[in-house]
This record gives sequence, structure tokens and C-alpha cells, in this order.
Amino acid sequence: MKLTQRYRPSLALLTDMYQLTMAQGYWKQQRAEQEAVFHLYFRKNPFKGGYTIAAGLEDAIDLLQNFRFTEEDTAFLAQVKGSTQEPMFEKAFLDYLRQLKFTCTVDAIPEGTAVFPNEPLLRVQGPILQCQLLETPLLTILNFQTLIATKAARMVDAAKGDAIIEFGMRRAQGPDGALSGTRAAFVGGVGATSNVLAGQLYNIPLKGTHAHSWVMSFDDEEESFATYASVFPDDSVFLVDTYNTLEGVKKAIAVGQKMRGNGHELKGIRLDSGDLAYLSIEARKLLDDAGFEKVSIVASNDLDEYLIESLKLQGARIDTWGIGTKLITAYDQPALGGVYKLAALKNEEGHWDYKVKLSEQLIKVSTPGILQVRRFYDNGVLVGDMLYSEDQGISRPSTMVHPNDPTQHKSFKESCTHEDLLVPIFKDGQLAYTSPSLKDIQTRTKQQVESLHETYRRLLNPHIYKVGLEQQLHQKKMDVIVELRNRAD
Ligand SMILES: Nc1ncnc2c1ncn2[C@@H]1O[C@H](COP(=O)(O)OP(=O)(O)OP(=O)(O)O)[C@@H](O)[C@H]1O
Ligand SMILES: O=P(O)(O)OC[C@H]1O[C@H](OP(=O)(O)OP(=O)(O)O)[C@H](O)[C@@H]1O
Ligand SMILES: O=C(O)c1cccnc1
Repeated sequence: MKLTQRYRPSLALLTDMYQLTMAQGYWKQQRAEQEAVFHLYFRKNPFKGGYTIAAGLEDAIDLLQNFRFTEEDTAFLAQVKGSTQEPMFEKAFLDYLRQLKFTCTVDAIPEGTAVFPNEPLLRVQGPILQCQLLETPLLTILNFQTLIATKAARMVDAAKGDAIIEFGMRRAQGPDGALSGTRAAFVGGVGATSNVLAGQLYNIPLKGTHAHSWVMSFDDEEESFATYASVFPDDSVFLVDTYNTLEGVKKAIAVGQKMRGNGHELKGIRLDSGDLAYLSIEARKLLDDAGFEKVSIVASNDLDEYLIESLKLQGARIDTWGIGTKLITAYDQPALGGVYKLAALKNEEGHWDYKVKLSEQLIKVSTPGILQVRRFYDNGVLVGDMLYSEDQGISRPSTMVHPNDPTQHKSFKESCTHEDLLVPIFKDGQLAYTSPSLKDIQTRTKQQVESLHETYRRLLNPHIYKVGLEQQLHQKKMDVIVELRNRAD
């Protein structure tokens, strides 16, 4: 189900107040329709990782498609007061908002694509007033989902083909954190969720076991398993650690034998405490010795990609990883830090003026232009991304300049293929894109991660993937920086 169906048909007020005050400023200056280009990008991969997985575009599209100010929205804005108790917004401006139609052209990198710092995930071109209002909602959607999809992809990569179930709702940052977090976790590659509403809204497979309370509500642990099995004879995964884990496993086996006698098979056991390597190895022995080789071992308890990697190295016999807190809260990085920056503005002669936000450090100076990302592949493996401006084109197709050290260049072999990553989403306000199914997006994530060299995938000190600037773009950026610095002096 779409974002606007979930909350309200118009999400135009889902923005920061300053976007609206600036909007009124542009309108008053008769600059509301001045053509602008903004880019949404982040500056650092999250979790000290080597890559990021783009997510959230489908929700962003829904928001843009339904972008309009209703009577109710402008009525609310009409009664917002400034410090002198006068209305903040003029009636004529609110009338303007009321008749505003979304007319921007939007290009974006499809969900499930591996993306890197400083490249635009999304580009908005259109009247500056509209572009400006969209900054906050686009960031709120794309920052969070991209963050969670990346966390999930890292866990999926560490699990090396084992299933992951997302268990995070109870620890999520509120109901929307749980819903869009579960969606993004699925984009990142988890196979199922315990979140029933997300299952309904996004068609994500539902899975679950039972809690300690079930076992504790009986006088006898074995009876609790047997009773659960009588209710779900073909879908029983017993939580065995309420009292003594290995004794719990033996009781699960005893119930499994009775189930087998009735023509049913125990599906699994879950470990939720203690040394998960030792206990899973011992549990596996007990299960195998009793003829339950196919019973899977689910583990949970504050897991993340590092623990998955470590437990695997320790020889843990875990088949399915149940992950809650550290996935849904993006532990230990609570925000992606994506930004949305003005990059070009059309002047009165109809030419683009390039815009940059200066900073002491070159890495933090935004890249101006109407940017596109050209990705180069060597035999299907990603080898580098070149930012170029669509109005300038590309002068030296196979060489790019290091973004923070112009003395360094990177060249691509003649045999490399390439692809431009930003694809048309809206043309002059009209939708020009069909979102793939969530399952197809998940498949894309898997293929993208697999096409990254393993040095970018390792958890500790991964290699830095190269994102450079096309020659003319680099030159133009330097010219603009020099001009701005001269003006500022
Ligand atoms: N073999 C292991 N190597 C590294 N970490 C492990 C191993 N086994 C379990 N862990 C992790 O260590 C942490 C231990 O958690 P904790 O201190 O809560 O202990 P516990 O066994 O869960 O105790 P409690 O019964 O209080 O829940 C968890 O994050 C768990 O996933
Ligand atoms: O550990 P997480 O990655 O966050 O995964 C979710 C946790 O939620 C449940 O525990 P909770 O303590 O809420 O209840 P329970 O252990 O009594 O079932 C479950 O047993 C997991 O341990
Ligand atoms: O089904 C489970 O085992 C489950 C669901 C939510 C949280 N922890 C565990």
C-alpha cells in the first residue's frame, strides 16, 4: 500500500517550515518559476562500509505524484503565526499553493542499486519553489530506507546464503520506522518479516516462532511445545532457551518424535541466549543423532553483521538468523546524512548558472551541474563511477578526475562497458517510470552486491570505490569555486 494511502492523500505539509517561508520568498520575488536543479546525495557510506544500497524511490514517487496543497492544508497554514502574532503566510501565496501542480522533471537511481558517496541518487529539475518544498520529504524517505536497506544487505552478505528474518518492529523508531524499515530490510535482502502489517502492505512473506511467555504460561516446557505443535503441526519452531537450552532441545526432539508419529515434521528450534556457537553446534548434534537433520536452527539475540560473521567463523550451525534491534534501528549509525543541494539555476538568458556550496574541505564542496552518473564495468564488475553534467557532455570518455585531489586521474580500459544510472522518473510532472516489484528490487540488490569486488564488501576497512568527475565538469567546478572565493574575499 502506498504512503499516501497509509497516511493522507496529500503530504504537502510533510516538510520543514523553512521550505514554506523560502517558498513565499521566491513567490514574492516573482522567482517561484525560476528553473533549478537540485541533487540528493550522501557524503559517506554508512556503517564505515564500502557501499550503500539505494532504497525508498517507490514511496518518493508516490509522494511526488500526489503532491498538492488541499483546502485543509492551506487553511492550516493560514493560521500559522509569526513572532508578532501576524500570519506567516499571505493569502495570495496560499492561493498560489492551492493551485500549484507538480511539474518537475525527476531522474533517479533505481532502488536496489549499489551507490557511493557524492553521487546523486535523485535529481530534481523544475521551478525552484517546488524543488525547495520537496527537499525535506525526499530526504526523510530516501535517507532512512537507504540506510536500512544497506544494513540489511550487509547482514545478508555476512549470512552467505542463510535466511534472515526481520524481527525488529518492537524496537523500531515508532510505527513508520517499523513499516518503512521492514520494506527497506526486504529491499536489502531479508527473506521474511514478523511484521504483519508490513506483510499486508508490501506483500512480504511472514514468518515467526513463539515467545518465552508461551513456554512460561505452562507448568511444563515439553507440554508447551506439544500444545503449540497441536495448533500448528506443520509450522512449529520451538524456542528452547527458557530454562536450559540443551534440555530444551531434548524436549523439542521428544515432541518432534510424537509429531512424526502423527505424520508431521518439526520445522525448527530457536536459540535466543547464551553462547550461540556452542549451543547451535551441540543442538545440531542432538537433532542429527535423533534423526532430525532437516530441523533448522534459528538464532536471535542482538545479532548484527559482525556477529553473524564471527559466529560463522566459530563454526556455528545456525541456518536462519532472526534479527531485530540492530537492523531496524540501523545500529550503530542512526542516520544516513543524505543532503539535497542546489546545483544549477537558469539565468535570464536561459543559460545554466552552476551553483556550489563552499567549504574549507574540497570533499564537502558540492558538485554543480545537471549531473548524471556513468558507471563503468569490467567484465560485469563495477570499476568506477564518473559524474558528468548533461549540459556539458563528456570530453574524454574514459578518464575521470579524483574529486578531492585533481592531480589524480583514473582511466578505464577500452574494453569497459558503461551505463548511466539516473533514469527518468517524471518528465514535466508526468510519471515516466514503473516501479519494479519489491521482489525484483531485492533481486537487483543481490546482483549489485555480487558484482562488487569483495574488497568493497568486507566489513573492516573496505576499499574505497572510485567516484570521479568528468574533465570539463571538474574544470567548471574549479572555476566556480575560484570565482566564489574571489567574491567572498
Ligand atoms: N559465540 C558467540 N560469539 C560472540 N557473540 C556471541 C556468541 N554467542 C552469543 N553472542 C552474542 O553475545 C551477546 C550476549 O548477550 P547477553 O549478554 O544478553 O547474554 P544472553 O546469553 O542473551 O543472556 P540473557 O539470558 O540475559 O539474555 C548477544 O549479542 C549474542 O548474540
Ligand atoms: O534481539 P533482537 O535482534 O532485537 O531480536 C528480536 C528479539 O525480540 C525478542 O526478544 P524480547 O526480549 O523482546 O522477548 P523474548 O526474548 O521474551 O521473546 C526475540 O526473542 C529476540 O531476541
Ligand atoms: O517470531 C519470533 O520468533 C519473533 C518475533 C518478533 C521478535 N522476536 C521474535
